[in-house]
Amino acid sequence: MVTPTLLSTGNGTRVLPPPTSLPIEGPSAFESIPIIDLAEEDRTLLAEKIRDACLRVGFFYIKNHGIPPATISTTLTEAQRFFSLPLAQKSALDIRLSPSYKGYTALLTENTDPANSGDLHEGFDLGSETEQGEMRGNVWPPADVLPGFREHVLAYYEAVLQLGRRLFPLFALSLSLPGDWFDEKIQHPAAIMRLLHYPPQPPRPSGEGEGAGEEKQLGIGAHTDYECFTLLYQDSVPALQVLNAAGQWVSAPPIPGTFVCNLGDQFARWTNDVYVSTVHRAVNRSGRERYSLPFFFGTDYDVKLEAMPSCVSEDRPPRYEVVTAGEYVKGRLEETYAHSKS
Ligand SMILES: O=C(O)CCC(=O)C(=O)O
Ligand SMILES: [Fe+2]
Repeated sequence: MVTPTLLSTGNGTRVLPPPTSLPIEGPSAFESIPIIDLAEEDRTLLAEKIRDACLRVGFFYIKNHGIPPATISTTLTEAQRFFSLPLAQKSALDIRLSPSYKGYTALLTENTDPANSGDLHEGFDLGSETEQGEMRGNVWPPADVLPGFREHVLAYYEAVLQLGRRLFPLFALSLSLPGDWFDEKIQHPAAIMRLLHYPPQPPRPSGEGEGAGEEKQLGIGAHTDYECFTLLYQDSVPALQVLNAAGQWVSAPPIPGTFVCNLGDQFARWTNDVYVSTVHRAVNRSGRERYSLPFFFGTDYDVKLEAMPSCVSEDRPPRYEVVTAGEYVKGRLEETYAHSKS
């Protein structure tokens, strides 16, 4: 656990010392995922806890996030309704028909880990109705087929977008930057959300416990996320696993009322690898259908991914070539869908 000494600015505000002034040990052999309580009133303490989670784990649960339970449960119900539609109706919205990567992904179409043969989940992707420039272009099932779907899903999208906007200042403070450091970079945030459905996978053959050998079939293959951070809501079915530095898969089971927040590769770039974008996967061996709602929050697409000043030092020169957020995300999306387009 990193416990930096707080610096005083003289006017009563406390700021954290820059991360580069601390020994940066990188990802750790964590055995559980920390919980961050957004009701914590001391913002410096909150930022310090977030910093610790981001340095060691790259994942944390968020409680007291303020999103009404009904907004979440309605969206999970809409996900169930959508995925219960006949395949032909879902396929009419096939993501491969969309230049902006919006719409339906059938089972085994996506391949998150190139070492795999396809993921055992189906998904529905959407973005903002008003932002995102060239990546705009949602597709929807006809309103008479799923009345209320679009409205409910967009209400959830807006609620999680607001939560993401609340987190950026905390991330900035956790990196010894002014709380408004990201403000100009998230004017038109290119946030993408997904509805995901993981059918139950067959149980392991008897004699093979969890952790025995490698999983052959995955709900979603081992990967890191592309954006700054992901806010994931999972229903009550466990499946998410996070890879620690010792090479062990640590489970991140659902904790009622919480979101899981994990850092993506854009954040690793912003922070010059000071914060970790941790590999994770999902394996649904519960015997039940699982639904989850990941929301990927990035900066505006025209923003350059440049290492933050507090994360660069003589000993830690910039590690990445500078690209824009849009170039980066589009490159990663193309890779993910390449196998099913050929
Ligand atoms: O469904 C989950 O638990 C994880 C989803 C995920 O990792 C993703 O969509 O990037
Ligand atoms: Fe992910």
